Amino acid sequence: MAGISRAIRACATASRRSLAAASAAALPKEAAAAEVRAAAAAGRKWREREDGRRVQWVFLGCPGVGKGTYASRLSQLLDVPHIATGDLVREALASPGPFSKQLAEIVNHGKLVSDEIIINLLSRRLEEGEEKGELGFILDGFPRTIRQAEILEGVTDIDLVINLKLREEALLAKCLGRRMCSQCGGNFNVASIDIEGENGEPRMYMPPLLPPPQCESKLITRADDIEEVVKERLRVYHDLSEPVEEFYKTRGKLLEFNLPGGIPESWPKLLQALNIEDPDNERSAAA
Ligand SMILES: Nc1ncnc2c1ncn2[C@@H]1O[C@H](COP(=O)(O)OP(=O)(O)O)[C@@H](O)[C@H]1O
Repeated sequence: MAGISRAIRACATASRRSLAAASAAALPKEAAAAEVRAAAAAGRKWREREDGRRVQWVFLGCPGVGKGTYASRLSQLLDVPHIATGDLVREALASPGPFSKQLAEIVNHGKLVSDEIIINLLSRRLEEGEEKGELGFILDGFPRTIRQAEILEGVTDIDLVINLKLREEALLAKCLGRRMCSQCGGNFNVASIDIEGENGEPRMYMPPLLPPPQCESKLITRADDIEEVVKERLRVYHDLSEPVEEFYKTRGKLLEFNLPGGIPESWPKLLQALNIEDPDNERSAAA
């Protein structure tokens, strides 16, 4: 993994030549999908690669779909860091100064920050990881534009891109129900989602993920999780980030996963789709 951070930075500032070269490596769509299926069917052991490097995965999906939750669980299981660019942005927002004011203006209106800013934040995070000896990663929230995807593709090998999908009706409620404990940093969700089955789709029930009593009085809501801003983020996702799904589909890296419900129902099915055995499946599904 050494050098990815520097390469990303260099690539972002350099001309777009290497980006075009990366796009030329696209596979035909059908071969691509078959390849992802074959990798999963072969029961590939994600933890063990001959070169010692660990997984380099990406999570895609609309705001509220649960990328953070599942990426974080998988990162623990696969022993790689979960790197969420949204968290990097929020850390930058929390530090005083004109830069954070400029960021807040963008983020709190549901817009994307510039590719340059996000690449700077991500390169810095990857550099720190390289110094600590990190051997892989699960990215969450990056890439979010075709340009970001081209830059990433030009500098390293992404093994797999998991595209989480959830019924549109549930997304807004999930974002509005999101809470974080200001003390321990735990993530919770107070929304109870119960969508009637219709048009051949089954009923969908997602129970709330409530905080333990010691966190109850310390819950905070993200400034960008208000209805107007969430709707704008969903719109921006459809416009700028959905094309990234297609980008990876044509390269044979996209695994689509429709979340069937809440964590207890979805987590074991996701592991199954990825051919990963959870040594402690029952306990972690209920947590
Ligand atoms: N890759 C990225 N490119 C541009 N902006 C980003 C990126 N990742 C995060 N951000 C900014 O941080 C905000 C929060 O990101 P995130 O926590 O991933 O939110 P979401 O719940 O919408 O997926 C985004 O709305 C955007 O302003």
